[in-house]
Amino acid sequence: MRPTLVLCGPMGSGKSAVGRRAATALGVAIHDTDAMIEERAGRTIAEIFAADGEPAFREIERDVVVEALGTTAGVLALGGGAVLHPDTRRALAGYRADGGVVVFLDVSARQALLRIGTDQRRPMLHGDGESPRQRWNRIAAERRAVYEEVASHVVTTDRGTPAAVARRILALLPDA
Ligand SMILES: Nc1ncnc2c1ncn2[C@@H]1O[C@H](COP(=O)(O)OP(=O)(O)OP(=O)(O)O)[C@@H](O)[C@H]1O
Ligand SMILES: O=C(O)C1=C[C@@H](O)[C@@H](O)[C@H](O)C1
Ligand SMILES: [Mg+2]
Repeated sequence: MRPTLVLCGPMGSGKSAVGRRAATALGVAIHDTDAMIEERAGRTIAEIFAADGEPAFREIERDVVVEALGTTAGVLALGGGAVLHPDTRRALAGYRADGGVVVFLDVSARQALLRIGTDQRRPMLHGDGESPRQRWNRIAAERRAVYEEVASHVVTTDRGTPAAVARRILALLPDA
């Protein structure tokens, strides 16, 4: 079993929101790896970061994402930093080699920050010495090449509702 579609991209690009609309339109399930991690850990992502730190979170995330790529159908929305783990990148390359579709949802800093603001549920946005805007910009710049490497398609989400962005993505799928 494998997902019909995998979404990656930075915080606020719309992976969860667009993923839900795409899944509804296709009549399939949506799986969001952030929600799967919280369910497995019995804690929120913010709680995991606060208690155990980012490296511990990335290990749980690697386990959940690699497993989900082999065991779920439907749409799989990844956490923003899931592509950082080399095991996850290898699993995504295997999924694509097998015909899977990975879409990088690109977004401008301006739109992303308008959407997510200073949301406390996103621990990567908060840290010493940098504003959420500075952190978002730095992280997005650091990750851009990795998103491009893992993706088969890039879709910009600045314009259009989540449903409209979902329709653009569905047009990329084989047999759509
Ligand atoms: N195309 C869009 N137009 C307007 N609002 C949007 C769009 N896409 C997403 N949003 C809104 O922006 C917010 C963030 O979107 P979402 O949670 O889907 O981002 P994400 O990529 O999953 O972020 P994270 O990596 O933090 O999980 C949500 O409130 C969502 O409804
Ligand atoms: O971009 C990131 O590193 C993150 C994005 C979210 O989806 C969550 O996975 C978590 O808040 C970390
Ligand atoms: Mg999300």
